Amino acid sequence: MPTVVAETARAFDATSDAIDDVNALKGQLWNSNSEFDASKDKTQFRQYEDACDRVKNFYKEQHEKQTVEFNIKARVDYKSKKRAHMGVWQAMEMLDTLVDESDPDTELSQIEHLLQTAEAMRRDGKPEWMQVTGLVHDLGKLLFLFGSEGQWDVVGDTFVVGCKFSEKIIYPDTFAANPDSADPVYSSEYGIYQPQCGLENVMLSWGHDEYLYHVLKDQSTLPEEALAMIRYHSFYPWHREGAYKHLMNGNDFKHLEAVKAFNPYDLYSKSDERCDPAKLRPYYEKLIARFFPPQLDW
Ligand SMILES: O[C@H]1[C@H](O)[C@@H](O)[C@H](O)[C@@H](O)[C@H]1O
Ligand SMILES: [Fe+2]
Ligand SMILES: [Fe+2]
Repeated sequence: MPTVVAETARAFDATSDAIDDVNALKGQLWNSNSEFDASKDKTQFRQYEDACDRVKNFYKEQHEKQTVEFNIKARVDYKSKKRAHMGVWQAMEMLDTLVDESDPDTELSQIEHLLQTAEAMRRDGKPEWMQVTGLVHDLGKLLFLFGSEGQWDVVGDTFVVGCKFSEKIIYPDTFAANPDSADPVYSSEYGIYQPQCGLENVMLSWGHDEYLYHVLKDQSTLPEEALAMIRYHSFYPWHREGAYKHLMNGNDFKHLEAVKAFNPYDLYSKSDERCDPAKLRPYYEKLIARFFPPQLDW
């Protein structure tokens, strides 16, 4: 073997040994960690008035910057770029470095949040397609590693842009600083939309939901309900607060049921016992193989 190749091969072996060591250590940590807050009841989640400055500052910035103009640009950018080519588990590992600034309820890594969501569904006997939807639902946060402007265009609750900002969105006063609030069309009840036009025809603020929906709609065999769960899971003003009825069509009422069924697993599993990715991986790799190709374009 030529020396350069032999050296590279040795370096590669050494690196993968080191990765195995780190994973083994992580496994021990996960096994020994039992400080989860099982006592947290449902009223203690999403307490935005009492949230820390990190969360408040996040939404202040997001609500100022998510304009129609930005949203059109983000969609053009999405279509004109190739970001990565990799499998689902690899994407989960890649996302693991992100700590979500918008989330008042967990500081766990994203891989753990994804596993907690899927595991809670599995415990309740939910179908495989739903478990795998829980497993991938936040992978859109990879946008943050693919050149987003910040976290404000990746995470957090979503809302409609192009018409009046709903009072049902958290921190509604912060929209005063969004230039669209001063636009006569964008600030009107229907804005650029028609009554009952259907949510698929409105622009939801750009972020991980919309991005992942576009990535998966042509690269998975997930059913329509699963794609709705992904696309609308952060749309709390709609699925929790009942806003935007005037833009919904018949299909959206069906989707609303699906998203409502998904939500408790996403939200309340945040206080569940921690998950060990290495232990759970074989089970989920099997599910992944049923619904996704080995590698996807992200
Ligand atoms: O802070 C969270 C987090 O970013 C979630 O991934 C998102 O789905 C929620 O809507 C949001 O409240
Ligand atoms: Fe999310
Ligand atoms: Fe989530």
